[in-house]
Amino acid sequence: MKKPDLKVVLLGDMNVGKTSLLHRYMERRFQDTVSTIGGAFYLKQWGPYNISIWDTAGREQFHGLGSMYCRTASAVILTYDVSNMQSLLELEDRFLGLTDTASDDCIFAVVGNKIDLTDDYDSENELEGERPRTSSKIHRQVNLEDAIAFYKRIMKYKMLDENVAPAAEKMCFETSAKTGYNVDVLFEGVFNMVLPLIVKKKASGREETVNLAQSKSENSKNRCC
Ligand SMILES: Nc1nc2c(ncn2[C@@H]2O[C@H](COP(=O)(O)OP(=O)(O)OP(=O)(O)O)[C@@H](O)[C@H]2O)c(=O)[nH]1
Ligand SMILES: [Mg+2]
Repeated sequence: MKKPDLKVVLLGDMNVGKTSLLHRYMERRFQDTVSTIGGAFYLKQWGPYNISIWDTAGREQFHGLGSMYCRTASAVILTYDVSNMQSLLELEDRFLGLTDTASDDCIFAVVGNKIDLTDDYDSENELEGERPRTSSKIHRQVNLEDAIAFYKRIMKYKMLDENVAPAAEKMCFETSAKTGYNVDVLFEGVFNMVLPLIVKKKASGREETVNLAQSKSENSKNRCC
């Protein structure tokens, strides 16, 4: 198996739908899940590149593993449930700190899942995505504005210049793993944003191999004379 060129990590509280989002995107279906233990990854071929997408466990008992999964990550998808304000608050309280081990140029997406459950889903989005077949609707607890405000606090926490970092409006998504709404838009939007990072890494990687070759010949030059 070819070594992944980049790593994308899904973080978020238990039950927000991280595994379901990955199933929907990678296997094109919404299926029963069990609570994730530790972490698991999928490999996604994206153009000539390989991207590993890591699904992590939201349960408290696996919390410590999060920073390990985030190590060298180029993108972190911070996921909450739009019907559960606490799941957004957890992202800031419990998960954001785990991303300290990610790459310096890591990008962040904030994703509100389970939009199909909310009573405003149909009206706003009926022309896009598949319409849900849920009968009982609940009132959303988290608005997109709350996610945008949280994204801006991430930029502050990372000491990134808001004018340089990707705009909050571009990096906050509302999805439904159940209907598939916005799931491809999310993952492919993130892949396209990390692509330049792959090119940059490879270019710098190429310099290293050239340097190594040069230094070797220099060494042998040094050794022989
Ligand atoms: N209605 C609805 N239910 C969803 C959606 N996404 C996930 N679920 C349900 O929410 C529950 C939890 O989904 P998971 O994907 O296992 O959640 P998770 O974030 O991976 O949870 P952990 O692995 O414990 O961290 C399951 O019953 C899913 O079927 C969605 O978009 N809409
Ligand atoms: Mg899971």
